[in-house]
Amino acid sequence: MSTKFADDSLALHTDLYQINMAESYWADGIQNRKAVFELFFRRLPFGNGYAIFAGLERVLDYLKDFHFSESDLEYLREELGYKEDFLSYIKDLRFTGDVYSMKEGELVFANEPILRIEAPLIEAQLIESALLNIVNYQTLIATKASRIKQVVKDEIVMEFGTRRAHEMDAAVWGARATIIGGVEATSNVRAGKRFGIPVAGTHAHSMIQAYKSEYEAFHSYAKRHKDCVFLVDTYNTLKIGIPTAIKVAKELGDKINFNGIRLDSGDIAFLSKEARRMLDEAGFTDAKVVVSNDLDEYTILNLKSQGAKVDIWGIGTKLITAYDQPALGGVYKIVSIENESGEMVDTIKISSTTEKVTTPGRKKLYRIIDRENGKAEGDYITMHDEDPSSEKRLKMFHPVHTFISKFVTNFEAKDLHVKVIEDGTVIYKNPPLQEMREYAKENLNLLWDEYKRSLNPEEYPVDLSQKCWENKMRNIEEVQEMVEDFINN
Ligand SMILES: Nc1ncnc2c1ncn2[C@@H]1O[C@H](COP(=O)(O)OP(=O)(O)OP(=O)(O)O)[C@@H](O)[C@H]1O
Ligand SMILES: O=P(O)(O)OC[C@H]1O[C@H](OP(=O)(O)OP(=O)(O)O)[C@H](O)[C@@H]1O
Ligand SMILES: O=C(O)c1cccnc1
Repeated sequence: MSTKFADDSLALHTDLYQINMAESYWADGIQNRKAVFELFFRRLPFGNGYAIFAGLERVLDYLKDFHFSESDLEYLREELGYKEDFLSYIKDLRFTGDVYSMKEGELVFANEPILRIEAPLIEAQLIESALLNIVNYQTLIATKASRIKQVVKDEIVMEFGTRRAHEMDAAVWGARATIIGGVEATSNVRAGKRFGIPVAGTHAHSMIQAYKSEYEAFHSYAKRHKDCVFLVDTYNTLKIGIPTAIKVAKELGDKINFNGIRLDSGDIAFLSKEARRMLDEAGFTDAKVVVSNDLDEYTILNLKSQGAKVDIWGIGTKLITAYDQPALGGVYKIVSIENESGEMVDTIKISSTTEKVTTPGRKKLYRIIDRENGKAEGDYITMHDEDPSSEKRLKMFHPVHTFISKFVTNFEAKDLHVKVIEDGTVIYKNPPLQEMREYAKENLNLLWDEYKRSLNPEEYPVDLSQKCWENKMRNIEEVQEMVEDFINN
Protein backbone atom coordinates (compact mmCIF):
# COMPACT_ATOMS: atom_id res chain seq x y z
CA MET A 1 0.00 0.00 0.00
CA SER A 2 1.34 3.37 -0.96
CA THR A 3 -0.28 5.65 1.64
CA LYS A 4 -1.14 5.48 5.33
CA PHE A 5 -4.87 5.27 4.57
CA ALA A 6 -6.38 1.80 4.45
CA ASP A 7 -8.59 1.23 1.42
CA ASP A 8 -11.40 -0.25 3.46
CA SER A 9 -14.59 1.12 1.93
CA LEU A 10 -15.97 2.01 -1.49
CA ALA A 11 -17.55 5.34 -0.47
CA LEU A 12 -14.61 7.26 -1.94
CA HIS A 13 -14.94 5.35 -5.20
CA THR A 14 -16.47 8.51 -6.56
CA ASP A 15 -15.59 11.79 -8.21
CA LEU A 16 -14.54 14.63 -5.94
CA TYR A 17 -17.36 16.82 -7.21
CA GLN A 18 -19.95 14.50 -5.69
CA ILE A 19 -18.51 15.10 -2.22
CA ASN A 20 -18.32 18.82 -2.86
CA MET A 21 -21.96 18.92 -3.94
CA ALA A 22 -22.90 16.81 -0.93
CA GLU A 23 -21.19 19.33 1.33
CA SER A 24 -23.14 22.20 -0.21
CA TYR A 25 -26.46 20.36 0.16
CA TRP A 26 -25.63 19.70 3.80
CA ALA A 27 -24.48 23.26 4.48
CA ASP A 28 -27.73 24.60 3.00
CA GLY A 29 -29.84 22.10 4.88
CA ILE A 30 -31.34 20.53 1.74
CA GLN A 31 -29.45 17.24 2.02
CA ASN A 32 -32.56 15.34 3.05
CA ARG A 33 -34.87 16.62 0.35
CA LYS A 34 -36.32 13.66 -1.48
CA ALA A 35 -34.78 13.25 -4.91
CA VAL A 36 -35.41 10.92 -7.83
CA PHE A 37 -32.56 10.02 -10.15
CA GLU A 38 -32.58 7.75 -13.19
CA LEU A 39 -29.75 5.84 -14.79
CA PHE A 40 -29.91 5.36 -18.56
CA PHE A 41 -27.81 5.58 -21.71
CA ARG A 42 -28.56 7.57 -24.81
CA ARG A 43 -27.06 5.39 -27.50
CA LEU A 44 -26.79 1.64 -27.86
CA PRO A 45 -23.24 0.28 -27.97
CA PHE A 46 -21.60 -1.35 -31.02
CA GLY A 47 -24.43 -0.10 -33.25
CA ASN A 48 -26.40 -2.98 -31.78
CA GLY A 49 -30.19 -3.08 -31.71
CA TYR A 50 -30.42 -3.80 -27.97
CA ALA A 51 -28.27 -4.02 -24.84
CA ILE A 52 -28.30 -6.55 -22.02
CA PHE A 53 -28.41 -5.11 -18.54
CA ALA A 54 -25.82 -6.40 -16.07
CA GLY A 55 -24.43 -5.01 -12.82
CA LEU A 56 -27.29 -5.10 -10.33
CA GLU A 57 -25.64 -7.56 -7.95
CA ARG A 58 -22.64 -5.31 -7.45
CA VAL A 59 -24.82 -2.22 -7.18
CA LEU A 60 -26.73 -3.89 -4.36
CA ASP A 61 -23.51 -4.94 -2.59
CA TYR A 62 -22.20 -1.41 -2.88
CA LEU A 63 -25.36 0.29 -1.61
CA LYS A 64 -25.81 -2.19 1.22
CA ASP A 65 -22.33 -1.39 2.56
CA PHE A 66 -22.24 2.29 1.71
CA HIS A 67 -20.46 4.19 4.50
CA PHE A 68 -17.40 6.36 5.01
CA SER A 69 -14.82 4.44 7.00
CA GLU A 70 -12.51 5.97 9.60
CA SER A 71 -9.68 6.04 7.08
CA ASP A 72 -11.93 7.68 4.46
CA LEU A 73 -12.76 10.43 6.95
CA GLU A 74 -9.13 10.76 7.95
CA TYR A 75 -8.12 11.15 4.32
CA LEU A 76 -10.86 13.71 3.64
CA ARG A 77 -9.77 15.62 6.73
CA GLU A 78 -6.00 15.43 6.46
CA GLU A 79 -5.37 15.46 2.74
CA LEU A 80 -8.38 17.24 1.26
CA GLY A 81 -9.13 19.66 4.07
CA TYR A 82 -12.81 18.93 4.68
CA LYS A 83 -14.04 20.40 7.95
CA GLU A 84 -14.96 18.43 11.02
CA ASP A 85 -18.65 19.42 11.08
CA PHE A 86 -19.27 17.98 7.60
CA LEU A 87 -17.15 14.91 8.31
CA SER A 88 -19.02 14.13 11.50
CA TYR A 89 -22.25 14.36 9.46
CA ILE A 90 -21.15 11.96 6.74
CA LYS A 91 -19.64 9.58 9.31
CA ASP A 92 -23.08 8.17 10.01
CA LEU A 93 -24.39 8.43 6.48
CA ARG A 94 -25.84 5.22 5.02
CA PHE A 95 -27.99 4.61 1.97
CA THR A 96 -31.58 4.78 3.22
CA GLY A 97 -33.51 5.19 -0.01
CA ASP A 98 -35.53 3.01 -2.39
CA VAL A 99 -34.15 1.55 -5.60
CA TYR A 100 -36.11 0.20 -8.55
CA SER A 101 -34.17 -1.70 -11.15
CA MET A 102 -34.41 -3.86 -14.19
CA LYS A 103 -33.38 -7.46 -13.58
CA GLU A 104 -29.98 -8.52 -14.86
CA GLY A 105 -30.40 -10.09 -18.28
CA GLU A 106 -33.18 -7.64 -19.19
CA LEU A 107 -33.08 -6.16 -22.68
CA VAL A 108 -32.50 -2.46 -22.46
CA PHE A 109 -32.70 0.30 -25.05
CA ALA A 110 -31.61 3.91 -25.32
CA ASN A 111 -33.26 6.53 -23.13
CA GLU A 112 -35.10 4.24 -20.79
CA PRO A 113 -34.48 4.14 -17.04
CA ILE A 114 -32.48 1.07 -16.04
CA LEU A 115 -32.44 2.08 -12.38
CA ARG A 116 -34.51 4.59 -10.47
CA ILE A 117 -33.13 5.87 -7.19
CA GLU A 118 -35.45 7.57 -4.70
CA ALA A 119 -33.45 8.83 -1.76
CA PRO A 120 -32.42 11.86 0.25
CA LEU A 121 -30.61 14.14 -2.18
CA ILE A 122 -27.18 13.77 -0.57
CA GLU A 123 -27.30 9.97 -0.71
CA ALA A 124 -28.59 9.80 -4.26
CA GLN A 125 -25.85 12.21 -5.32
CA LEU A 126 -22.94 10.47 -3.61
CA ILE A 127 -23.61 7.10 -5.25
CA GLU A 128 -23.74 8.36 -8.85
CA SER A 129 -20.18 7.65 -9.99
CA ALA A 130 -19.96 4.16 -8.56
CA LEU A 131 -23.33 3.13 -10.00
CA LEU A 132 -22.36 4.37 -13.45
CA ASN A 133 -18.97 2.72 -13.20
CA ILE A 134 -20.54 -0.64 -12.40
CA VAL A 135 -23.47 -0.58 -14.80
CA ASN A 136 -21.68 0.96 -17.76
CA TYR A 137 -18.96 -1.68 -17.80
CA GLN A 138 -20.99 -4.75 -17.02
CA THR A 139 -23.80 -3.84 -19.42
CA LEU A 140 -21.28 -3.15 -22.16
CA ILE A 141 -19.61 -6.54 -21.74
CA ALA A 142 -22.88 -8.46 -21.44
CA THR A 143 -24.00 -6.79 -24.67
CA LYS A 144 -20.77 -7.61 -26.48
CA ALA A 145 -21.13 -11.22 -25.35
CA SER A 146 -24.70 -11.30 -26.61
CA ARG A 147 -23.66 -9.92 -29.99
CA ILE A 148 -21.07 -12.66 -30.28
CA LYS A 149 -23.62 -15.29 -29.24
CA GLN A 150 -26.07 -14.06 -31.88
CA VAL A 151 -23.47 -14.93 -34.52
CA VAL A 152 -22.15 -18.10 -32.91
CA LYS A 153 -25.67 -19.46 -32.29
CA ASP A 154 -25.62 -23.01 -30.89
CA GLU A 155 -21.89 -23.54 -30.59
CA ILE A 156 -20.10 -22.92 -27.31
CA VAL A 157 -18.24 -19.75 -26.35
CA MET A 158 -15.53 -19.74 -23.70
CA GLU A 159 -14.33 -16.44 -22.26
CA PHE A 160 -10.50 -16.26 -22.29
CA GLY A 161 -9.96 -12.56 -21.62
CA THR A 162 -8.38 -12.24 -18.17
CA ARG A 163 -4.86 -11.45 -19.38
CA ARG A 164 -6.11 -8.61 -21.57
CA ALA A 165 -8.83 -7.19 -19.31
CA HIS A 166 -8.48 -3.71 -17.88
CA GLU A 167 -7.15 -4.98 -14.52
CA MET A 168 -8.44 -7.58 -12.13
CA ASP A 169 -11.90 -6.27 -11.27
CA ALA A 170 -12.71 -6.00 -14.94
CA ALA A 171 -11.61 -9.59 -15.57
CA VAL A 172 -13.79 -11.03 -12.84
CA TRP A 173 -16.91 -8.88 -13.16
CA GLY A 174 -16.49 -8.91 -16.92
CA ALA A 175 -16.42 -12.71 -16.93
CA ARG A 176 -19.67 -12.66 -14.97
CA ALA A 177 -21.24 -10.21 -17.43
CA THR A 178 -20.31 -12.41 -20.41
CA ILE A 179 -22.24 -15.27 -18.83
CA ILE A 180 -25.36 -13.07 -18.56
CA GLY A 181 -24.83 -12.23 -22.23
CA GLY A 182 -24.85 -15.91 -23.19
CA VAL A 183 -21.28 -17.21 -22.89
CA GLU A 184 -21.02 -20.76 -21.51
CA ALA A 185 -17.80 -20.74 -19.47
CA THR A 186 -14.79 -18.72 -18.38
CA SER A 187 -11.13 -19.56 -17.99
CA ASN A 188 -10.96 -17.30 -14.90
CA VAL A 189 -10.91 -19.57 -11.89
CA ARG A 190 -11.60 -16.78 -9.40
CA ALA A 191 -14.74 -15.82 -11.31
CA GLY A 192 -15.73 -19.49 -11.18
CA LYS A 193 -15.24 -19.61 -7.42
CA ARG A 194 -16.92 -16.30 -6.73
CA PHE A 195 -19.93 -16.56 -9.03
CA GLY A 196 -20.32 -20.26 -9.71
CA ILE A 197 -19.54 -19.83 -13.39
CA PRO A 198 -18.44 -23.03 -15.19
CA VAL A 199 -14.66 -22.87 -15.65
CA ALA A 200 -12.93 -24.48 -18.60
CA GLY A 201 -9.62 -24.45 -20.37
CA THR A 202 -6.98 -26.19 -22.44
CA HIS A 203 -3.23 -25.53 -22.15
CA ALA A 204 -0.73 -23.05 -23.60
CA HIS A 205 2.12 -23.18 -26.09
CA SER A 206 4.51 -22.81 -23.14
CA MET A 207 3.72 -26.37 -22.09
CA ILE A 208 4.65 -27.75 -25.49
CA GLN A 209 7.82 -25.68 -25.51
CA ALA A 210 8.68 -26.74 -21.96
CA TYR A 211 8.53 -30.41 -22.96
CA LYS A 212 10.01 -29.68 -26.39
CA SER A 213 7.75 -32.17 -28.20
CA GLU A 214 3.99 -32.19 -28.48
CA TYR A 215 4.03 -35.96 -27.94
CA GLU A 216 5.61 -35.63 -24.50
CA ALA A 217 3.55 -32.58 -23.53
CA PHE A 218 0.22 -34.23 -24.46
CA HIS A 219 1.16 -37.40 -22.57
CA SER A 220 2.20 -35.43 -19.55
CA TYR A 221 -1.02 -33.42 -19.58
CA ALA A 222 -3.09 -36.57 -19.93
CA LYS A 223 -1.37 -38.19 -16.95
CA ARG A 224 -3.05 -35.77 -14.57
CA HIS A 225 -6.09 -34.59 -16.54
CA LYS A 226 -8.76 -36.93 -17.79
CA ASP A 227 -10.44 -34.30 -19.98
CA CYS A 228 -8.01 -33.34 -22.72
CA VAL A 229 -8.05 -30.69 -25.41
CA PHE A 230 -4.63 -30.57 -27.06
CA LEU A 231 -3.20 -27.37 -28.54
CA VAL A 232 -1.91 -28.38 -31.96
CA ASP A 233 -0.45 -25.28 -33.63
CA THR A 234 2.93 -24.83 -31.95
CA TYR A 235 5.11 -26.20 -34.78
CA ASN A 236 3.02 -27.41 -37.69
CA THR A 237 -0.70 -27.92 -37.23
CA LEU A 238 -1.47 -30.39 -40.00
CA LYS A 239 1.83 -32.29 -40.20
CA ILE A 240 2.72 -32.61 -36.51
CA GLY A 241 0.09 -31.14 -34.14
CA ILE A 242 -3.10 -32.94 -35.15
CA PRO A 243 -1.42 -36.27 -36.00
CA THR A 244 0.30 -36.24 -32.58
CA ALA A 245 -2.95 -35.44 -30.77
CA ILE A 246 -4.63 -38.35 -32.57
CA LYS A 247 -1.69 -40.68 -31.82
CA VAL A 248 -1.74 -39.85 -28.09
CA ALA A 249 -5.53 -40.19 -27.94
CA LYS A 250 -5.33 -43.62 -29.57
CA GLU A 251 -2.53 -44.75 -27.25
CA LEU A 252 -4.43 -43.67 -24.13
CA GLY A 253 -7.87 -44.88 -25.27
CA ASP A 254 -10.36 -44.91 -22.39
CA LYS A 255 -7.82 -43.58 -19.93
CA ILE A 256 -8.71 -40.06 -21.11
CA ASN A 257 -11.64 -38.17 -22.57
CA PHE A 258 -10.15 -36.89 -25.78
CA ASN A 259 -12.37 -33.83 -26.04
CA GLY A 260 -10.62 -32.30 -29.01
CA ILE A 261 -7.93 -29.98 -30.30
CA ARG A 262 -7.38 -26.23 -30.17
CA LEU A 263 -6.18 -24.05 -33.05
CA ASP A 264 -4.71 -20.67 -32.11
CA SER A 265 -3.12 -19.38 -35.33
CA GLY A 266 -3.16 -19.67 -39.08
CA ASP A 267 -6.13 -19.88 -41.39
CA ILE A 268 -8.90 -20.96 -39.04
CA ALA A 269 -11.39 -21.75 -41.82
CA PHE A 270 -8.99 -24.03 -43.67
CA LEU A 271 -7.37 -25.60 -40.61
CA SER A 272 -10.67 -26.27 -38.84
CA LYS A 273 -12.03 -28.10 -41.89
CA GLU A 274 -8.85 -30.13 -42.18
CA ALA A 275 -8.85 -30.83 -38.43
CA ARG A 276 -12.46 -32.04 -38.60
CA ARG A 277 -11.65 -34.33 -41.50
CA MET A 278 -8.56 -35.79 -39.80
CA LEU A 279 -10.34 -36.34 -36.47
CA ASP A 280 -13.31 -37.98 -38.19
CA GLU A 281 -11.08 -40.23 -40.28
CA ALA A 282 -9.32 -41.31 -37.12
CA GLY A 283 -12.68 -42.22 -35.58
CA PHE A 284 -12.84 -39.27 -33.18
CA THR A 285 -16.11 -37.90 -34.47
CA ASP A 286 -17.06 -36.52 -31.04
CA ALA A 287 -13.79 -34.68 -30.55
CA LYS A 288 -14.34 -30.93 -30.77
CA VAL A 289 -12.50 -28.29 -32.74
CA VAL A 290 -11.75 -25.38 -30.44
CA VAL A 291 -10.41 -22.16 -31.96
CA SER A 292 -9.01 -18.92 -30.56
CA ASN A 293 -6.93 -15.97 -31.81
CA ASP A 294 -8.28 -12.45 -31.74
CA LEU A 295 -11.84 -13.47 -32.48
CA ASP A 296 -14.96 -11.36 -32.40
CA GLU A 297 -18.41 -11.44 -33.99
CA TYR A 298 -17.12 -10.05 -37.30
CA THR A 299 -14.35 -12.63 -37.71
CA ILE A 300 -16.65 -15.42 -36.58
CA LEU A 301 -19.33 -14.44 -39.10
CA ASN A 302 -16.70 -14.39 -41.81
CA LEU A 303 -15.24 -17.73 -40.75
CA LYS A 304 -18.70 -19.26 -40.81
CA SER A 305 -19.26 -17.94 -44.31
CA GLN A 306 -16.07 -19.78 -45.31
CA GLY A 307 -17.50 -23.00 -43.90
CA ALA A 308 -15.22 -23.20 -40.85
CA LYS A 309 -15.93 -26.31 -38.80
CA VAL A 310 -15.74 -25.04 -35.27
CA ASP A 311 -17.45 -26.40 -32.18
CA ILE A 312 -16.06 -24.10 -29.49
CA TRP A 313 -14.94 -20.48 -29.78
CA GLY A 314 -12.40 -19.20 -27.23
CA ILE A 315 -12.68 -15.41 -27.09
CA GLY A 316 -10.52 -13.09 -25.03
CA THR A 317 -9.33 -9.57 -25.81
CA LYS A 318 -12.11 -8.34 -28.03
CA LEU A 319 -14.81 -9.55 -25.67
CA ILE A 320 -13.49 -8.53 -22.26
CA THR A 321 -12.31 -5.12 -23.43
CA ALA A 322 -15.32 -4.41 -25.68
CA TYR A 323 -12.63 -3.70 -28.23
CA ASP A 324 -14.67 -1.79 -30.81
CA GLN A 325 -16.47 0.36 -28.26
CA PRO A 326 -14.54 0.84 -25.05
CA ALA A 327 -17.29 2.57 -23.07
CA LEU A 328 -21.03 2.69 -22.67
CA GLY A 329 -22.20 6.26 -22.13
CA GLY A 330 -24.67 5.65 -19.32
CA VAL A 331 -25.71 8.76 -17.39
CA TYR A 332 -27.44 9.45 -14.09
CA LYS A 333 -29.90 12.32 -14.10
CA ILE A 334 -32.12 13.96 -11.52
CA VAL A 335 -35.76 13.97 -12.64
CA SER A 336 -37.66 15.14 -9.57
CA ILE A 337 -36.85 16.89 -6.28
CA GLU A 338 -38.76 17.92 -3.19
CA ASN A 339 -39.24 21.68 -2.75
CA GLU A 340 -39.26 23.66 0.50
CA SER A 341 -43.00 22.96 0.92
CA GLY A 342 -42.46 19.24 0.74
CA GLU A 343 -43.92 18.81 -2.77
CA MET A 344 -42.12 16.84 -5.45
CA VAL A 345 -41.25 19.03 -8.43
CA ASP A 346 -40.15 17.60 -11.74
CA THR A 347 -36.91 18.85 -13.19
CA ILE A 348 -35.45 18.86 -16.69
CA LYS A 349 -32.08 19.38 -18.35
CA ILE A 350 -32.38 21.19 -21.66
CA SER A 351 -29.97 20.72 -24.52
CA SER A 352 -29.76 21.88 -28.09
CA THR A 353 -29.33 18.22 -29.00
CA THR A 354 -32.86 16.78 -28.87
CA GLU A 355 -31.73 13.41 -27.60
CA LYS A 356 -29.96 15.03 -24.63
CA VAL A 357 -33.09 16.69 -23.22
CA THR A 358 -34.01 14.62 -20.16
CA THR A 359 -37.52 13.34 -19.53
CA PRO A 360 -38.69 14.80 -16.23
CA GLY A 361 -40.65 13.09 -13.49
CA ARG A 362 -40.83 9.88 -11.54
CA LYS A 363 -41.57 7.31 -14.19
CA LYS A 364 -42.29 3.69 -14.87
CA LEU A 365 -41.21 1.51 -17.74
CA TYR A 366 -43.29 -1.15 -19.48
CA ARG A 367 -42.59 -3.57 -22.29
CA ILE A 368 -45.63 -3.86 -24.52
CA ILE A 369 -45.92 -7.45 -25.71
CA ASP A 370 -48.39 -8.57 -28.37
CA ARG A 371 -50.33 -11.49 -26.89
CA GLU A 372 -50.94 -13.05 -30.29
CA ASN A 373 -47.39 -13.38 -31.60
CA GLY A 374 -45.48 -13.01 -28.31
CA LYS A 375 -43.31 -10.25 -29.74
CA ALA A 376 -42.48 -6.90 -28.18
CA GLU A 377 -44.18 -3.92 -29.83
CA GLY A 378 -41.92 -1.47 -28.04
CA ASP A 379 -41.18 -0.04 -24.61
CA TYR A 380 -43.47 2.48 -23.02
CA ILE A 381 -42.44 5.04 -20.41
CA THR A 382 -45.24 6.40 -18.24
CA MET A 383 -45.60 8.72 -15.28
CA HIS A 384 -45.54 6.89 -12.01
CA ASP A 385 -49.30 6.82 -11.50
CA GLU A 386 -50.17 5.34 -14.90
CA ASP A 387 -50.88 1.73 -15.74
CA PRO A 388 -51.11 0.91 -19.45
CA SER A 389 -52.55 -2.54 -18.63
CA SER A 390 -55.90 -0.88 -17.98
CA GLU A 391 -56.07 0.41 -21.56
CA LYS A 392 -57.81 -1.57 -24.30
CA ARG A 393 -56.21 0.32 -27.15
CA LEU A 394 -52.81 1.86 -26.48
CA LYS A 395 -51.49 4.66 -28.63
CA MET A 396 -47.72 4.41 -29.04
CA PHE A 397 -45.96 7.28 -30.73
CA HIS A 398 -42.38 8.36 -31.40
CA PRO A 399 -41.33 10.84 -28.68
CA VAL A 400 -39.67 13.22 -31.15
CA HIS A 401 -41.36 12.50 -34.49
CA THR A 402 -44.80 12.23 -32.93
CA PHE A 403 -46.62 11.64 -36.21
CA ILE A 404 -45.08 8.15 -36.28
CA SER A 405 -47.64 6.27 -34.23
CA LYS A 406 -49.58 3.05 -33.92
CA PHE A 407 -52.37 1.58 -31.83
CA VAL A 408 -51.79 -1.66 -29.98
CA THR A 409 -54.56 -3.92 -28.74
CA ASN A 410 -54.48 -7.32 -27.01
CA PHE A 411 -51.18 -6.66 -25.32
CA GLU A 412 -49.42 -7.42 -22.08
CA ALA A 413 -47.72 -4.46 -20.38
CA LYS A 414 -44.78 -5.94 -18.49
CA ASP A 415 -43.46 -3.70 -15.71
CA LEU A 416 -39.67 -3.82 -16.17
CA HIS A 417 -38.76 -2.42 -12.76
CA VAL A 418 -38.46 -4.42 -9.58
CA LYS A 419 -38.13 -2.77 -6.18
CA VAL A 420 -34.75 -4.02 -5.04
CA ILE A 421 -34.03 -1.77 -2.07
CA GLU A 422 -36.59 -0.41 0.38
CA ASP A 423 -35.59 2.17 2.99
CA GLY A 424 -31.98 1.18 2.51
CA THR A 425 -32.57 -2.56 2.94
CA VAL A 426 -31.95 -4.93 0.07
CA ILE A 427 -35.19 -6.83 -0.49
CA TYR A 428 -34.20 -8.51 -3.76
CA LYS A 429 -32.53 -11.89 -3.97
CA ASN A 430 -30.18 -12.22 -6.91
CA PRO A 431 -31.10 -15.31 -8.92
CA PRO A 432 -28.32 -17.73 -9.90
CA LEU A 433 -26.22 -16.49 -12.81
CA GLN A 434 -27.42 -19.25 -15.11
CA GLU A 435 -30.97 -18.07 -14.51
CA MET A 436 -30.03 -14.54 -15.54
CA ARG A 437 -28.50 -16.00 -18.69
CA GLU A 438 -31.69 -17.92 -19.46
CA TYR A 439 -33.71 -14.79 -18.77
CA ALA A 440 -31.66 -12.83 -21.32
CA LYS A 441 -32.13 -15.63 -23.84
CA GLU A 442 -35.91 -15.72 -23.31
CA ASN A 443 -36.06 -11.96 -23.60
CA LEU A 444 -34.30 -12.09 -26.95
CA ASN A 445 -37.15 -14.27 -28.20
CA LEU A 446 -39.43 -11.26 -27.68
CA LEU A 447 -37.57 -9.34 -30.36
CA TRP A 448 -38.15 -9.58 -34.08
CA ASP A 449 -34.97 -10.57 -35.94
CA GLU A 450 -34.78 -7.08 -37.46
CA TYR A 451 -33.76 -5.69 -34.07
CA LYS A 452 -31.21 -8.44 -33.45
CA ARG A 453 -29.07 -8.39 -36.58
CA SER A 454 -25.53 -7.24 -35.82
CA LEU A 455 -25.33 -4.82 -38.74
CA ASN A 456 -27.71 -1.84 -39.08
CA PRO A 457 -30.54 -3.21 -36.96
CA GLU A 458 -33.96 -1.53 -36.97
CA GLU A 459 -34.56 0.93 -34.16
CA TYR A 460 -36.73 -0.55 -31.42
CA PRO A 461 -39.46 1.88 -30.27
CA VAL A 462 -39.05 3.48 -26.84
CA ASP A 463 -42.09 5.70 -26.49
CA LEU A 464 -43.52 8.06 -23.91
CA SER A 465 -47.12 7.96 -22.74
CA GLN A 466 -49.23 10.98 -23.68
CA LYS A 467 -49.09 12.20 -20.08
CA CYS A 468 -45.33 11.74 -19.85
CA TRP A 469 -44.81 13.52 -23.16
CA GLU A 470 -47.07 16.41 -22.13
CA ASN A 471 -45.23 16.72 -18.82
CA LYS A 472 -41.95 16.91 -20.74
CA MET A 473 -43.30 19.59 -23.09
CA ARG A 474 -44.63 21.59 -20.13
CA ASN A 475 -41.25 21.44 -18.42
CA ILE A 476 -39.51 22.53 -21.61
CA GLU A 477 -41.90 25.50 -21.91
CA GLU A 478 -41.33 26.47 -18.28
CA VAL A 479 -37.59 26.51 -18.81
CA GLN A 480 -38.00 28.50 -22.01
CA GLU A 481 -40.09 31.07 -20.12
CA MET A 482 -37.49 31.22 -17.36
CA VAL A 483 -34.73 31.81 -19.90
CA GLU A 484 -36.83 34.54 -21.61
CA ASP A 485 -37.48 36.24 -18.25
CA PHE A 486 -33.81 36.10 -17.43
CA ILE A 487 -32.82 37.64 -20.74
CA ASN A 488 -35.45 40.39 -20.52
CA ASN A 489 -34.72 41.44 -16.92
N1 LIG B 1 -9.89 -17.85 -42.67
C1 LIG B 1 -9.86 -16.71 -42.01
N2 LIG B 1 -10.59 -15.67 -42.45
C2 LIG B 1 -10.58 -14.49 -41.82
N3 LIG B 1 -9.85 -14.25 -40.72
C3 LIG B 1 -9.10 -15.25 -40.23
C4 LIG B 1 -9.06 -16.52 -40.85
N4 LIG B 1 -8.24 -17.29 -40.14
C5 LIG B 1 -7.77 -16.56 -39.11
N5 LIG B 1 -8.29 -15.34 -39.16
C6 LIG B 1 -8.09 -14.21 -38.22
O1 LIG B 1 -7.02 -13.43 -38.76
C7 LIG B 1 -6.29 -12.80 -37.72
C8 LIG B 1 -4.79 -13.04 -37.88
O2 LIG B 1 -4.53 -14.38 -38.21
P1 LIG B 1 -3.07 -14.91 -38.36
O3 LIG B 1 -3.08 -16.25 -38.93
O4 LIG B 1 -2.24 -13.89 -39.04
O5 LIG B 1 -2.75 -15.04 -36.87
P2 LIG B 1 -1.41 -14.82 -36.19
O6 LIG B 1 -1.71 -14.72 -34.74
O7 LIG B 1 -0.70 -13.70 -36.84
O8 LIG B 1 -0.71 -16.18 -36.52
P3 LIG B 1 0.66 -16.60 -35.95
O9 LIG B 1 0.43 -16.84 -34.50
O10 LIG B 1 0.97 -17.81 -36.75
O11 LIG B 1 1.59 -15.45 -36.24
C9 LIG B 1 -6.85 -13.34 -36.43
O12 LIG B 1 -7.76 -12.40 -35.91
C10 LIG B 1 -7.62 -14.58 -36.85
O13 LIG B 1 -8.73 -14.83 -35.99
O1 LIG C 1 -6.85 -13.99 -28.78
P1 LIG C 1 -7.78 -13.70 -27.68
O2 LIG C 1 -9.20 -13.59 -28.15
O3 LIG C 1 -7.33 -12.55 -26.85
O4 LIG C 1 -7.83 -15.00 -26.72
C1 LIG C 1 -6.90 -15.26 -25.72
C2 LIG C 1 -5.55 -15.59 -26.28
O5 LIG C 1 -4.70 -15.75 -25.20
C3 LIG C 1 -3.83 -16.78 -25.48
O6 LIG C 1 -2.76 -16.33 -26.24
P2 LIG C 1 -1.37 -15.89 -25.64
O7 LIG C 1 -0.51 -15.57 -26.80
O8 LIG C 1 -1.52 -14.84 -24.60
O9 LIG C 1 -0.84 -17.19 -24.88
P3 LIG C 1 -0.52 -18.63 -25.42
O10 LIG C 1 0.94 -18.78 -25.28
O11 LIG C 1 -1.28 -19.53 -24.55
O12 LIG C 1 -0.97 -18.70 -26.83
C4 LIG C 1 -4.68 -17.75 -26.26
O13 LIG C 1 -3.93 -18.65 -26.96
C5 LIG C 1 -5.52 -16.87 -27.11
O14 LIG C 1 -4.95 -16.65 -28.35
O1 LIG D 1 -7.64 -22.44 -21.67
C1 LIG D 1 -7.25 -21.89 -22.68
O2 LIG D 1 -7.08 -22.49 -23.75
C2 LIG D 1 -6.92 -20.42 -22.62
C3 LIG D 1 -7.10 -19.69 -21.50
C4 LIG D 1 -6.82 -18.36 -21.48
C5 LIG D 1 -6.36 -17.75 -22.61
N1 LIG D 1 -6.18 -18.46 -23.73
C6 LIG D 1 -6.46 -19.78 -23.75
